[in-house]
Amino acid sequence: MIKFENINKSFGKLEVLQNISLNFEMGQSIAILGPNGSGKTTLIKSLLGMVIPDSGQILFDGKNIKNEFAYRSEIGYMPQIGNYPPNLKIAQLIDMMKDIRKGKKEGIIIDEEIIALFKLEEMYQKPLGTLSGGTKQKVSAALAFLFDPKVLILDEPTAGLDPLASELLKSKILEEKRKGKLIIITSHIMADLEELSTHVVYMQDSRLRLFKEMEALKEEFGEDRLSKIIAQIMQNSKKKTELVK
Ligand SMILES: Nc1ncnc2c1ncn2[C@@H]1O[C@H](COP(=O)(O)OP(=O)(O)OP(=O)(O)O)[C@@H](O)[C@H]1O
Repeated sequence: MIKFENINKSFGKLEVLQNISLNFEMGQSIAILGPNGSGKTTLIKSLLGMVIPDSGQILFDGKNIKNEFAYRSEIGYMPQIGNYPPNLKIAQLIDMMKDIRKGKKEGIIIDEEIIALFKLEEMYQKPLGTLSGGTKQKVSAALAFLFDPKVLILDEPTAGLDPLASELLKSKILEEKRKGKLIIITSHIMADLEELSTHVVYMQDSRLRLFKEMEALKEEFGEDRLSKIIAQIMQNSKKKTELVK
């Protein structure tokens, strides 16, 4: 469904993605993890066309995404930090998104479950610039799920949410997973990833270090907790790097 083929990306002299190849299928729920600055967000942004790789290609449903836009309507994206026009009210933003979509396609499905779960209607008349970080996250989540996309890309979805909101969002993600959607999540909260994911991608120093099914990973390490497995992988990579030095 989504294929990264030998993706390379540098910002100036900094190599952020080095020869990344990955293949994701519908029904999978992919946890992308790795230390700060390892290239996770850049990988996601390259899939969304927000970052253009220097070389390699990305296929969505078998089609190269280069210079393509239509595929993006199949993706719901929740960014790490939502940047919205500060004077726009929540209601106006949501109506605007609906209007843009309606103009493009007949019979689209609108999923407002998140809006209801987070009781966003009560805050509909608040300008986006005045919202707390967590409420902005809730708006971002509402937009990501709004058009019932078949692929969901969630960049640190629960960061900044209170425990109740975090649980509500996770149950929604699990509901979408059960429908057979492809879900891609980055997070530093291992317990969340363990709960939500079927596969693990581990990146370090701009490279893909591991792509494995969660269960296979647990079996290989003889360990049930993802946090312990990742700590071991990080330690091993560090030792290897020190040996090279
Ligand atoms: N537009 C840009 N211009 C220059 N450097 C960038 C740009 N975007 C990202 N970088 C750099 O690329 C590296 C990878 O960043 P990225 O945001 O992909 O990491 P990440 O794995 O998502 O990190 P985190 O866990 O902190 O969110 C970082 O060193 C970052 O400073």
